[in-house]
Amino acid sequence: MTNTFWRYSHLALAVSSFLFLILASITGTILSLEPVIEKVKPYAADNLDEINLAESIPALQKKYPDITKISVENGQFVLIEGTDENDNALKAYINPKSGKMLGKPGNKNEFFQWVTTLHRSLFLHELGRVFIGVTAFLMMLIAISGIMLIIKRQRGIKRFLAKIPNDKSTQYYHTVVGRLSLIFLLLIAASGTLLSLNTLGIIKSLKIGLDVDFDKIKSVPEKNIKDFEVFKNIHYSDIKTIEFPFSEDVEDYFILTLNDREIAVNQITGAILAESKYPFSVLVADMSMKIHTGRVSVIWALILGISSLSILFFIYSGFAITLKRISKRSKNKHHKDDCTFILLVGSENGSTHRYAASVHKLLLKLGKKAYLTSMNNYSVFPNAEQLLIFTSTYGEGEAPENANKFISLVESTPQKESLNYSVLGFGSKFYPDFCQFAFNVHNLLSAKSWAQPLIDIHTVNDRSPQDLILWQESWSLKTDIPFSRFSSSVDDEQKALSAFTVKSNQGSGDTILVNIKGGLRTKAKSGDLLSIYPANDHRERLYSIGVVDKTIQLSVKLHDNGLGSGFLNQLKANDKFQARIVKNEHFNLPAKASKVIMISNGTGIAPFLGMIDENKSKKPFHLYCGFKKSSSFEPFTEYLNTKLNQSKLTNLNVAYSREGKKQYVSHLIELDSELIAEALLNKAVIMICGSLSMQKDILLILDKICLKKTDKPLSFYQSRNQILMDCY
Ligand SMILES: Cc1cc2nc3c(=O)[nH]c(=O)nc-3n(C[C@H](O)[C@H](O)[C@H](O)COP(=O)(O)O)c2cc1C
Repeated sequence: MTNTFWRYSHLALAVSSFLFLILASITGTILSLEPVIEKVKPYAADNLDEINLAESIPALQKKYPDITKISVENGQFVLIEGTDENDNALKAYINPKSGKMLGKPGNKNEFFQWVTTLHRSLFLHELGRVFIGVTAFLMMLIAISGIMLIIKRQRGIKRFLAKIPNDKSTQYYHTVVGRLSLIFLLLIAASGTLLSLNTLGIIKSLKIGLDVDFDKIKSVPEKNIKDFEVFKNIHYSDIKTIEFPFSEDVEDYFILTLNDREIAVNQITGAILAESKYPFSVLVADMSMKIHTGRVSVIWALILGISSLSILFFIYSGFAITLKRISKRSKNKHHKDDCTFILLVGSENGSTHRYAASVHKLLLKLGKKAYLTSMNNYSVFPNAEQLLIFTSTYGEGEAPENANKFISLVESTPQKESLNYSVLGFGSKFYPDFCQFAFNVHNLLSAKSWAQPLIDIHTVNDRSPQDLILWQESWSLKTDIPFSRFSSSVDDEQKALSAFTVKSNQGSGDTILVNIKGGLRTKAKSGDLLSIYPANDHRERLYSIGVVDKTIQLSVKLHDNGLGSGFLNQLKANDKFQARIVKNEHFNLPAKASKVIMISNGTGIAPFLGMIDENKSKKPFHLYCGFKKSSSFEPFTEYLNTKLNQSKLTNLNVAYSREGKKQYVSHLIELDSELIAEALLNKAVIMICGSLSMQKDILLILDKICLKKTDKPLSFYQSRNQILMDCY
């Protein structure tokens, strides 16, 4: 059954019973103290499981000649009744071994009696018992649905106690405390339900009386009580009551009410005259009573008390989680049909929604027509120019609840006009399917002719502000919409620039290769980004870099009137300019990959040049790159041939789109589909760098290869960091 089913059941049950649950929780907690308080009373007898009747009864009879009854209360108090040596009525707690009197029973504590009645029947007699019975039953269902939710969340019963990442959210504490107490709460609720069914007479648990055959009662061989075999084997811990024979007549006998049966014992011979085992229903009712009242032990009573108290925490935190979920339903200022920016959110617990809402607010503040809604409300957006998708991932790489119909909706409802999209995935690397649903969405849209990626998919691990900043910067760059100080959760880093010196700057066709060096403190890795502000204003431009021999290499395509490329193009050797390195850890060379397959087009080759040089251990590195013409590839030929000779590069495949076979790099991938599939199965990493349109083609082909040859979708590998992308 789905998460949604369990979640709604859990919530509906809690809502329908929370007032009674609050009452049951408070009274239950108070009542759990009763056995604890009793335990500290001085008349509790110890080691009842070591004292048998054969040794105890003769000693007691010596001290108290006329005993009528002995009862063991709550498994710890031995109450003797009869008359004492002065013919006075005797009713006292004793030590059953020595016979020493420990105390006299007093009146029951009135407060506990009052709370007990409130707990059992709300002072409403039969009707109250029904209410309490129903509450106990609902609590049982709440506990079961809670356990199911935890099993789903933990991906299986075996991982029930596995670590949960602490994001300090109310949900985290709700789940963690739940894990500790749900089993106990289930026991409390189930035993309470059974007790209610019993008291309401719905379950009948009748004891069958003793059937003594008086004709067969014998008075020989006469034995001393200390030699009664049956008494030797019965300890006080097994006993509820012992009724003593009324007279010395052989037809009067001992009646022992034990935990699991009743027996009649001949007072002269010690023979068992009759035995009646309790039916299962009586044993269950008895066990329920022990479990529910905590009378079995003080530790159990304390566990019950703490568990009862935790119900209050669950009610508080459960409603806080629900309110948070409800509060994320924001109102829109504009109708969806009028909006150019459509923000679609997949969020289960609200954090993704809060971020999307702050982007929405920013867009509205800037006078943009923006519309924010759940991914499940996807429809045709006639005026949309941009689809911004913010989504978390749940389950085993699945959609959050308000996005679970998105994929089928997109399949059935194409947009009428072409639009740009960008996907920002929220997730946690704690889970094996990191942001898998976001990757699914990105791949799905990549395959739609009406959807063009505006920027590459970005992911946010554990709400990392750095990850958010990376997305913001990329998105701002493409839209010219500044993200200044719009969200309290995101620090606007002080962007400290430092000086870089140009070592060389060569042009080849529409591409320039710029080699630069930073200061001593510059730390850069291939795959990181170089950020420049060409006009000394807010406009930032980012370039993927390769690092060879501590020299930073930029490969930049020249655009007519391009702000960044124009600026870099006019730089000459020894010129200095201000820039900064932006860490791009998700696109650095993965240290553990068994094999690396690099796919690029145009200037996307830049980071790979550095990574190939980094391949000191000569792992299999395959490079697939696409260029328009052989002249565009020319500047890299010599370098790559050297790396082939040094075995730092295993294999080089180049496609030219305007020459020879007129191939794209995607064709080369299609041709090597066998190698690609095998590599992925063997935990290789595929890195893609270049244009977003190339990425779109490659993702389609890779998805086909993965499904056909590995039986898994591409997103399976994406979420396991086997597909790394940095496209623009
Ligand atoms: C039960 C559960 C399952 C999750 N499963 C995944 C997962 O498979 N992959 C992932 O990247 N993150 C997973 N996460 C992490 C969430 O996606 C992440 O915390 C996200 O920021 C939550 O966003 P939200 O508050 O908008 O729902 C899971 C979190 C929970 C509580």
